[in-house]
Amino acid sequence: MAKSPEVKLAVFGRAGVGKSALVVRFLTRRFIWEYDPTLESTYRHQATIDDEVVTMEILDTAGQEDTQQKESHMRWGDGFVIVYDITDRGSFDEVAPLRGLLEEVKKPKNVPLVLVGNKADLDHARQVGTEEGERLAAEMACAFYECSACADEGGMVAEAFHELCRELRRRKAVQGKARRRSSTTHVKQAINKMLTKISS
Ligand SMILES: Nc1nc2c(ncn2[C@@H]2O[C@H](COP(=O)(O)OP(=O)(O)OP(=O)(O)O)[C@@H](O)[C@H]2O)c(=O)[nH]1
Repeated sequence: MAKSPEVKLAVFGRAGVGKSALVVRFLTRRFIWEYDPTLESTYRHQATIDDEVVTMEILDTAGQEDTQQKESHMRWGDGFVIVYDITDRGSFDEVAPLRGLLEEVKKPKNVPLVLVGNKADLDHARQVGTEEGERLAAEMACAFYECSACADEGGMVAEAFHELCRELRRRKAVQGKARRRSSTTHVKQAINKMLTKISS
């Protein structure tokens, strides 16, 4: 049986936006109220996404980590979830700098990314409009999900992680095609060189 693709996903965002709660909701479909804010944790998880089994390693970073730790976690990851809290404009303002750091650390540009606006259950305390999240996601050319780790009726949390895995799969397919195209070109060039030698 073909080995399932393995992807490393890292979750970033300001302290308190709900990174741990989102990861636990995705892994266990449960919501747990309190976590150790200084704790970074890595989890392994398998999911079937569009009939393909995908093995994920998910890194739930601690919001308080310094830039050096962020950079090392960014080097580790293949795909990224950036989370903000819809009731905390400061956490939304931190998304663009986080993405900028990602682009600096991971060359080439346009890193596989999903933007999540969490705590949608707290609409009465909302500070960031849905359309602002949609606009920022369009600027970053990534998928956008407003959800709630606390009340995840529609399974949007899982959908956000699955869509990131789909994006990684799409990138891999494009890279594979490019590699095949370039190796075919090299073979053609070698054959032409050989035929030129024989005919001369
Ligand atoms: N109402 C509501 N509260 C949430 C939601 N997600 C997380 N919380 C609460 O927000 C607080 C922070 O959640 P965490 O998951 O610890 O946030 P974090 O981003 O991991 O925080 P750090 O570990 O400090 O980076 C906790 O009190 C959670 O119970 C949500 O969707 N709705």
